[in-house]
Amino acid sequence: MSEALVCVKDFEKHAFAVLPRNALDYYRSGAGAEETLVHNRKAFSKFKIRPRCLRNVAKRDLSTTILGEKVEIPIGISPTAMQRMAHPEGECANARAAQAMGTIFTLSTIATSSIEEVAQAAPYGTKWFQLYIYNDRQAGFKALVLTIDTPMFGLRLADIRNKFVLPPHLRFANFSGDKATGINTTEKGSGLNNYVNRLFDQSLEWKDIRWLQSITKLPIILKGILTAEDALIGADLGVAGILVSNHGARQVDGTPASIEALPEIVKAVGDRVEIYLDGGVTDGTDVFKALALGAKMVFLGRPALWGLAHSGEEGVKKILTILKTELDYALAITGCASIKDIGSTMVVHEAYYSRL
Ligand SMILES: Cc1cc2nc3c(=O)[nH]c(=O)nc-3n(C[C@H](O)[C@H](O)[C@H](O)COP(=O)(O)O)c2cc1C
Ligand SMILES: CCCCCCC(=O)C(=O)O
Repeated sequence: MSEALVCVKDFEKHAFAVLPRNALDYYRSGAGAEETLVHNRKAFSKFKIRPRCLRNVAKRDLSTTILGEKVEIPIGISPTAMQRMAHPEGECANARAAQAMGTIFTLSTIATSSIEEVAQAAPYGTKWFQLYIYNDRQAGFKALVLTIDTPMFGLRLADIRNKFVLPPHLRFANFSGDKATGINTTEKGSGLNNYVNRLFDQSLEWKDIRWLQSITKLPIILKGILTAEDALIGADLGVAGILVSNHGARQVDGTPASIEALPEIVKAVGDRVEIYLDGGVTDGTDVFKALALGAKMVFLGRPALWGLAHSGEEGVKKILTILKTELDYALAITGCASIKDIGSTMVVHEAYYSRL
């Protein structure tokens, strides 16, 4: 592929052309018939931007504050498992890119690089650790992102067809024994479903958030909330943040797009906890819309993997730079000099215009 890659879609196309089938299908796919996967992206276009004019945008600032810490852009990296299938430096390259861009990197529990390797690769960047709780309850990052939408692994048909196994030179770097290599199963179907459904704790309940709070002083972010009801329970428990997410449409097909779920959650708890969003973000205008609807920051799953597959750290930096530039254009042209100028009336559902 020789022509210049200038948007996230270009990097996606490149990744589709170069990644081996087992890895590409794992990264790409959503649950079931993948209706929500398509919808996650399409739903952004149901929201329209109402630009304002003549508001002096000569100097612009894309930085914001997350959990009390400055980040240069409101676009971070969501946890995605097994990044060394995309590039030999996997999570380390991704974390270095986030550090270089002044933003947050979230390391998955199911990483193919260890916590120590990532800490060493990006010592100055803000790093969060995503937590899956195993059924035997095991565990220098700044926050814990507890994923609460995965009592079981979603039915991802391509992985089942492929009988997914982790390439034999890779392992889950934060584990030993069967938990590190138990994915290389010869059982029928997807090794992913077999692994998760055997080892993840399906008995987790809200009371377990109290348990987690009792064993860590780190702020806790709940990842995978799609309803006001769950957001309220989380806020009442005193969590620091809520990541509105349908897990990249990978858990159960038929959920709303993350951007559709965002407004009810902001309405329910927006002044009590920080709210973030991931799912389908591929353009700076998506970031703008999510921020106007009440998210403090957005996170990227697949787009960072497409960057990694292209050229490791450089590729992820390119992805983040593209989105940063697109957001900067959106800010300038809508009359916003900074993130806090993105007002809640600047984005409306398209129904607003059919009512006129
Ligand atoms: C390949 C892949 C692996 C993922 N692994 C994890 C994981 O280990 N932990 C987790 O909480 N979420 C995981 N997710 C979900 C992402 O954190 C995120 O919610 C989702 O990818 C956002 O959607 P996007 O890919 O459209 O940006 C994964 C997603 C993908 C695509
Ligand atoms: C073999 C373990 C897979 C863990 C789950 C990773 C994940 O969340 C995903 O969406 O895939």
